[in-house]
Amino acid sequence: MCGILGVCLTDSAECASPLLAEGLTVLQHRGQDAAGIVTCGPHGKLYQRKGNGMVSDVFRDETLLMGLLGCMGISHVRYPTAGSSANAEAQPFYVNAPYGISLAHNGNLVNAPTLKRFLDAVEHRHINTDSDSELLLNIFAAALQKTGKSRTNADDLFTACKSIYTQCVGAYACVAMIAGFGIIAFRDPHGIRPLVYGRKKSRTGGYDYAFASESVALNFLGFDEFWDVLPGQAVLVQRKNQDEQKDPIIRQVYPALAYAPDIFEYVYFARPDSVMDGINVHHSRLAMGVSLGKSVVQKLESMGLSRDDVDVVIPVPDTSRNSALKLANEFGWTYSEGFVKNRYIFRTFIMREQSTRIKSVRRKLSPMPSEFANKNVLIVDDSIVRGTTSREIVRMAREAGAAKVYFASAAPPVRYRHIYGIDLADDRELVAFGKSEYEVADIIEADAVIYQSLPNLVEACRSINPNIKEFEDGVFSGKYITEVPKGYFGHLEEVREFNAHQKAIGVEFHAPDDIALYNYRGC
Ligand SMILES: O=P(O)(O)OC[C@H]1O[C@H](OP(=O)(O)OP(=O)(O)O)[C@H](O)[C@@H]1O
Ligand SMILES: NC(=O)CC[C@H](N)C(=O)O
Ligand SMILES: [Mg+2]
Repeated sequence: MCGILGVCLTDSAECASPLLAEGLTVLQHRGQDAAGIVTCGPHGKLYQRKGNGMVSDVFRDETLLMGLLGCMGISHVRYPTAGSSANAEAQPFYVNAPYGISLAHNGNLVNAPTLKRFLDAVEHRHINTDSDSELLLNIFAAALQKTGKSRTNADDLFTACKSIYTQCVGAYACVAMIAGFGIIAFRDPHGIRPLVYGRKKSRTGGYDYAFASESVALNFLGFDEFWDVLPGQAVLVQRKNQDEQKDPIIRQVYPALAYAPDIFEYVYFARPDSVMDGINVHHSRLAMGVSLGKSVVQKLESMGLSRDDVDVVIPVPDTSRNSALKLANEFGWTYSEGFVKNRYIFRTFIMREQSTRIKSVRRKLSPMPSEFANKNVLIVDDSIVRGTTSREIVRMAREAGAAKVYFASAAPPVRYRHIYGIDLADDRELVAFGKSEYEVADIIEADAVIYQSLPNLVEACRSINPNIKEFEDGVFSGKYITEVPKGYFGHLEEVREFNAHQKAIGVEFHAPDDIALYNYRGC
């Protein structure tokens, strides 16, 4: 899951890069592999810096931002889905023709092989990486190129945008910057991936605009009014002349299909202080805690036990905290932050290597024996995916002296691949793949596992905004909201094997640490 941002300031004397970098740090939880910023300065000149690493690695000091000139720009944090994690796939991507376009994408296209063939055979476009985002950008650029005009305009941009909707299948929330002209942001026809835009009064009058994957980034940057970009909608913010900005143009470029945001955003990905599609993420997690609590009580009863057989509820920090606290309060259980989190270890689920993930769980979380010794503990996590965290957690709880360890998940069993932006390409990696809850309990060595049901999860989110009738929930149901071309899963496997081979022979990750247009490396 990546994070994207776009900023267009009215005052051409102002610099967008500090906002783009600050905003990325707020979206860091969405991608820890790569970060990048492209800005547009005087005379439409672009400045770029991107590469593998956290935001604080790629933009180590302020001097690296000072070279990114201009009052307009876009930025990205990457959690790779397609392709590899090579530096060359760090975003934003850039094409010089037509008009100089940079693009940042959150999501994943499931018809990437078809698009690649089309761009090669029909449009004669050179694709330099295995990234689906580069394909999406080139589909847009090829459509714009067809206008044959030396300068673009709003209508042409919306028309070119439509060709993305007609050709690309999958999930996409994007910001694209056209040098010297403006930023266009758009979201796939189901609204699978999130995207908001906001405005704030500029110092010189008029409004500054920004786009972001999550509202928390806009709040942080002072963009206090914000709206969702709706499914199939594109929003264009144009710079006209210096110090003059037009109102944004909002256009339904493609008919909205079933509005179905990815439910995994509410379960795990998004920050709790974000609001997505009218759903306050924190509130949705509280509601998940209440319904999970009911399932726990039922499970205890089915085991011939009662509520009193649980001594303490312990969350797995960070994401499950909101649900766990609510669950404990609602059902009268003692709540304890029995695991202390090392704040210098980042999200483990989105790390690339399984061996790193396992090591990181132990480094990240340490149990306080006083909270576990001789107690029956109910550990609450937001989800059990590969089981990496849960198995280690259960072992740590027992090492700390727990008598019984029950494990509750605020999400249903993850049994299917995630194909819209989360790196879950192989269902054999999923601990619940083809397994019952009893088998999962055995594998993670818990005395019992209690899952949230899918209807209850959906209801928890809908209780916050009933207008969202459907969610993309393929990881739980195996039913995906878009068509999935035949052979796509085979393609994913080939890409994975190829990347593993490249890595084994030491080809991957050896690109220089920076691949800038102007090769800006700071001092
Ligand atoms: O079953 P697994 O494959 O281990 O994946 C599930 C775990 O991974 C995530 O935690 P993560 O450490 O990534 O992030 P968090 O600190 O936001 O909870 C998630 O919150 C679960 O704890
Ligand atoms: N997680 C994402 O949104 C990734 C975007 C894009 N598919 C990439 O691999 O870079
Ligand atoms: Mg976690």
